[in-house]
Amino acid sequence: MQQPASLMTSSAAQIKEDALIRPADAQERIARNVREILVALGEDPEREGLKETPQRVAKMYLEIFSGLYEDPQEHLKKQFSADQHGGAVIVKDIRFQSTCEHHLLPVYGVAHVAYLPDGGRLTGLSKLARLVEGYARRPQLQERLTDQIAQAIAKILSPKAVLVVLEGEHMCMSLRGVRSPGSKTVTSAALGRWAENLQERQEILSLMKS
Ligand SMILES: Nc1nc2c(ncn2[C@@H]2O[C@H](COP(=O)(O)OP(=O)(O)OP(=O)(O)O)[C@@H](O)[C@H]2O)c(=O)[nH]1
Ligand SMILES: [Zn+2]
Repeated sequence: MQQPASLMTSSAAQIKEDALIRPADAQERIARNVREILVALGEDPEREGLKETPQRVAKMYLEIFSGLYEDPQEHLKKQFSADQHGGAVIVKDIRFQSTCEHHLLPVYGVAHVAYLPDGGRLTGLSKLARLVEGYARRPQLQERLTDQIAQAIAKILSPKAVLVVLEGEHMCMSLRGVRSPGSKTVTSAALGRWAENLQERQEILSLMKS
């Protein structure tokens, strides 16, 4: 495949893929600081309802940010060939939950992921959903999440083309700030042939919407 070109960012920087090593005391440090937030709010962190909250929140953060400690590309490395299948593979409506890195509030949405295999090299369909999840479970920007998914497929499967479309609802726009519930943010990244060939890209987009 030729040098990929992104729809969204023509100079998409190489995204760092290394998984972090989780600090051994991560849960304790988070819990300590959540307790401090409760105190700063004027709450009594010792009252019954709040007593276990710092530990609960710490465990929750480690769960929703578990993608920081894995390399999601690994999922795509399990591959097989498929008797000369020459058409596109599209997995649409992959539900994802992420966290906006500006406010640490949830982002809910769906991802539509498509690629055009080269020489029949395929990965399992569930691996595409695992890829989305691995990158979603981090403090994220929707644009970065979109690019990371597309670039991982391009790098590991070497397909002829990739198209990723994400639709997300950001709680930081619904619950606070501008308070615009229901608004959706749509981002896309097209690589390889679908970055150049608008007609083919349009066909894949309509299959994603069908
Ligand atoms: N481009 C982009 N922006 C995001 C994403 N998630 C949250 N934001 C935006 O990040 C921006 C942060 O803006 P700031 O002005 O620094 O923060 P703020 O005062 O809390 O902004 P408001 O949300 O407008 O109240 C907001 O406009 C959010 O809507 C994302 O995934 N991509
Ligand atoms: Zn936000």
